[in-house]
Amino acid sequence: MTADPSTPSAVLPPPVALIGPMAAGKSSVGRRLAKILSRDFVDTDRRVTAEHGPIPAIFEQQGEAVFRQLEHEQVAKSLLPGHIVALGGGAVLNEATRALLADATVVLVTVTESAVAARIDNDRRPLLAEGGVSAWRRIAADREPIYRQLAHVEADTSRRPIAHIAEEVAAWVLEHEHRVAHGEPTADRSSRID
Ligand SMILES: Nc1ncnc2c1ncn2[C@@H]1O[C@H](COP(=O)(O)OP(=O)(O)OP(=O)(O)O)[C@@H](O)[C@H]1O
Ligand SMILES: O=C(O)C1=C[C@@H](O)[C@@H](O)[C@H](O)C1
Ligand SMILES: [Mg+2]
Repeated sequence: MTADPSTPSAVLPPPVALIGPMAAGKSSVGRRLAKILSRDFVDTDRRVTAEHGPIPAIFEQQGEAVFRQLEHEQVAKSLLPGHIVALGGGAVLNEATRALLADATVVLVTVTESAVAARIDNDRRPLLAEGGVSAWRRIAADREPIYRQLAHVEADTSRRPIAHIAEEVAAWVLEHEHRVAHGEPTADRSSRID
């Protein structure tokens, strides 16, 4: 039987989405993961910025709700079979975005509070502009149940270089896709890489 070239998505794996708190390493791990797996990479924060300008200006001039809608539009355009997509930290707050993630392999990228402190010094993220690490802690804790509900696996970036973490996530993704493709049971949602 020959493959039908008009339905390429039939042979491509589901999109891989990276979610998680601000500065956890979604973009860094995602970019590396895409290289390892030879897949296309999209960073939705970058797409929003490219189309609508800097994120702090969107928050300031139009408010968070408008940003969430613009972000959702970029997630919807990016979550395609065969793609690796790093979402913004708060993208999962949007119900329509959460619904899209039901068809993706979802990697929760995490970081400890002590490791994140150095990463959010002089931060450009509008939600951390005032409160620094304590704002990060509060926002991460508020969102944690949503992240956990959506994730198939968690990868923590606090202790090891991105390259190592991305290699392990890549191996996990290939194994997961193999199981799904063969109708085998997948690992439970508390799988962890760190
Ligand atoms: N394992 C790691 N070791 C050291 N630094 C790291 C590690 N992972 C990420 N970083 C650094 O942390 C910073 C934030 O990473 P990154 O931008 O990938 O996070 P993010 O989750 O995409 O954040 P955002 O909320 O902006 O989308 C970057 O400067 C990155 O180089
Ligand atoms: O966690 C958040 O709410 C955000 C995270 C960043 O990735 C950006 O999407 C923006 O700064 C908002
Ligand atoms: Mg990012």
